[in-house]
Amino acid sequence: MAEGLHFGGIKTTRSSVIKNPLQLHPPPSQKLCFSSFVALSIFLSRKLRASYNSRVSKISCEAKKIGKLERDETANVSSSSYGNSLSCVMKFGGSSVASAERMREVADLILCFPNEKPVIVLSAMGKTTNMLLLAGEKAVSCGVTNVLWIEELRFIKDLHIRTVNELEVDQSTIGKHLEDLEQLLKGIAMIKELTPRTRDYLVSFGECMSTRIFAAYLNKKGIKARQYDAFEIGFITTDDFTNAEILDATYPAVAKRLYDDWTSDPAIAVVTGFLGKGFSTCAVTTLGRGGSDLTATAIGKALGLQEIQVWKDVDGVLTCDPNIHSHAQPIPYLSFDEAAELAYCGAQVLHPQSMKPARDGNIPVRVKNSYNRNASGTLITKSRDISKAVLTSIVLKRNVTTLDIISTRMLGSFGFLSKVFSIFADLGISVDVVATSEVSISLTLDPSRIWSRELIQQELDHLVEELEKVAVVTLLQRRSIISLIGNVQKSSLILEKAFHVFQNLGVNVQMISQGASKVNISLVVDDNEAEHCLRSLHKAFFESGLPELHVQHENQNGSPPGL
Ligand SMILES: Nc1ncnc2c1ncn2[C@@H]1O[C@H](COP(=O)(O)OP(=O)(O)O)[C@@H](O)[C@H]1O
Ligand SMILES: N[C@@H](CC(=O)OP(=O)(O)O)C(=O)O
Repeated sequence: MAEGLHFGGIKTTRSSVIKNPLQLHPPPSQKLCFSSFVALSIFLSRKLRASYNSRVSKISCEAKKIGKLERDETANVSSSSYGNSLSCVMKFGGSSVASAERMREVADLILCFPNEKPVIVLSAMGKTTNMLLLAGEKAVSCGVTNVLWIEELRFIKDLHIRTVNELEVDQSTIGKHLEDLEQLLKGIAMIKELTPRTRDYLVSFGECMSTRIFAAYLNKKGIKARQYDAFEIGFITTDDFTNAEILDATYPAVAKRLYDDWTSDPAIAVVTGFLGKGFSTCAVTTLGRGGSDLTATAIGKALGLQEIQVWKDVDGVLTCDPNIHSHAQPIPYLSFDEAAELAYCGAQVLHPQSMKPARDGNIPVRVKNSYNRNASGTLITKSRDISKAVLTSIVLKRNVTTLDIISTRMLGSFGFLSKVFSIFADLGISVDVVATSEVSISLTLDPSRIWSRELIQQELDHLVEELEKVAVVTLLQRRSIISLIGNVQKSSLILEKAFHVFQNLGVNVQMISQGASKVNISLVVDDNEAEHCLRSLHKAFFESGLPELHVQHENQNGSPPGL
């Protein structure tokens, strides 16, 4: 069974649960609205304590009303003074701001657009987030007295102090943060524990420092800039530490704060990417690895800006991961659906949820290379003409676990499927690719909603134990999902070509699934064959002179957009 070929649809479980809607902590700029909201909520909770569900629906209704009022206000805002001058958001990832030299170049790049006053979103410098996580893990077991010797802490301090010195900005810009970081690591060493909540607070130092340094540098150059911590300006999220979701109240709050500040004292906003504030805990949360892309699109939507620019270290979204195959080529145009699918399938280049605000606000996203400004990049819009396109991109997700679950026929087919998925829901485990028949299911487990957390063995054992109550279960590890993103209307052509490649390589495809999104076909192969497969597939689809990638995107007037 495990080696068989399964056909099916893709199912993903990505949901957020609002745990305590009565404890919404307002951003400062919304005190009036939210205090009435909270008062109303408390009143409701007393009156309706017996009925939790009805309480939740009334509160969300009230929140929508508040949101609407604020939205109307911001609608005027973005079409008037604010919108005229602030037309885009520019996000620079860690690779773009990895050093003082890079920060100088980014500042110059911003100055290349003298008519724009962009909102800037920054990630932490270079690999700072990874370093902070490693430092935290080491602190758990190294003992308080050894914290100062943690290599990663020393690296982070050196990098930031060197950057401040080279840019000739005041050391006090980040002095307090470096002290607090040291104290935090000592605290972790003392309690010998690193909870997800502390982890989020720990990594927040990266973005808090990069934005402070950059804003100080812009000011030093005579460009008036103002630094913002996203968690202080209304980025309200669920309390799912390490992978929080942005709540709707964020959009009016952020728009109001940035707008109010801009009108009273215009300055370029430099906002921390990746961070938010949990709505019931009020603690710092993070949006999942790579979450600064999402911060940027959320700001774009909040302010109704004309364009969202995401500046990376590659010439746009590419036909495959350039680290696996050096012949990866930039994709000139993508739809939001294609880009979202690509990200969900594991392409590191974009945060999986970052397309949603852009799609909701219908704001084009441009992916550009801060190391090669003249490259056209990738323009992501609502729709593009894919009638002549076949394949857009190939994405690889490694180290995946697959499960074959065959009913013991204790339950009918309907009962079987619902029982299996309720087990996953109860254990909070996300499912990625699914192929089903009446009495069997093959699926891959998404090892993480965030990319860093592996499903630990204990969790897997427990899952299998529960499933074995209704089924025979075979667990297979070290598998890879190869996702073919493209025009699924041409699935026969894609599959014919792909299977020709697999046959030539002598590779056995273990599962195949076509997503409901109509832009993705996923194939499961052994981990150790996956990279070779990807390279061969890329050669077959993209390196044999096929013209499909260069199909022009058409805007609503039918004319291609200017780049
Ligand atoms: N399909 C792809 N297209 C472009 N880049 C990709 C793709 N798949 C993986 N990558 C990797 O993603 C990196 C860019 O994403 P990321 O590291 O998040 O950038 P940044 O930190 O600048 O925001 C590239 O350097 C590249 O190695
Ligand atoms: N610094 C965070 C957030 C982020 O978006 O980073 P980057 O833009 O460098 O991928 C991370 O490393 O996950």
